[in-house]
Amino acid sequence: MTDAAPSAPLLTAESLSLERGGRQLFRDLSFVIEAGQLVQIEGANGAGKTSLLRILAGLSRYGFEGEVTRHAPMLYLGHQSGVKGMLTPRENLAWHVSGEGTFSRGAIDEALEKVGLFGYEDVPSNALSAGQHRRVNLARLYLSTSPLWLLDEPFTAIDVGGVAELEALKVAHVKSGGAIVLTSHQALNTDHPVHRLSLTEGLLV
Ligand SMILES: Nc1ncnc2c1ncn2[C@@H]1O[C@H](COP(=O)(O)OP(=O)(O)OP(=O)(O)O)[C@@H](O)[C@H]1O
Repeated sequence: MTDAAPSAPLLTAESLSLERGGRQLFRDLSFVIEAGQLVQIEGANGAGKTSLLRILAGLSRYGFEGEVTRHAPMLYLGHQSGVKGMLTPRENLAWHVSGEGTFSRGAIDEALEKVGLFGYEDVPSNALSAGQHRRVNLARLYLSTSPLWLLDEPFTAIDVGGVAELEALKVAHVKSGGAIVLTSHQALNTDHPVHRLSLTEGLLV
């Protein structure tokens, strides 16, 4: 997937500050995300986790102070679905991963199967449940060639079996030289060390 050596920096954040609606969400936040790290942004509802993740992904270009440098290709999955209802899961997935490379129909179907969508490949996505929409999005992770994953609440609407698979996939990704920064209100169920990213204290190792 990636040749990044453990401890190679994949993202550098320098002096990030953000104010929203007259409230300072974070101030002067600096950290480096390295290959091999699994990082969970922590904070209560409305604390600014999604806002920070979008800044790290380069999706918020204005309105904040500081600088983000990504040293490697990135995959960002927001918590809003992004799945087009008129397209089938196969079509949605093919469209979403087209920026990462050329994937055969077999590879697309295998990824859909891995997220439990076998038999749903050709169903219009507007006939799928919220959790199945989420799974179409998560199938992108199985095809990703990007070392840096930024995931906003990846477990939302996913059942217990799906969460366990996703945990295993994430650990495999970081062990093979990737890095993940995610938001989640759940504690991660993994033996792999999880670094906490506090909006007030920065990266806690
Ligand atoms: N586009 C926007 N314009 C103004 N304020 C916003 C905007 N987006 C978010 N906010 C505010 O910024 C604050 C942080 O929102 P954010 O979504 O980053 O929080 P969060 O920590 O991810 O919350 P949650 O855990 O509930 O998802 C909230 O108070 C929210 O109301």
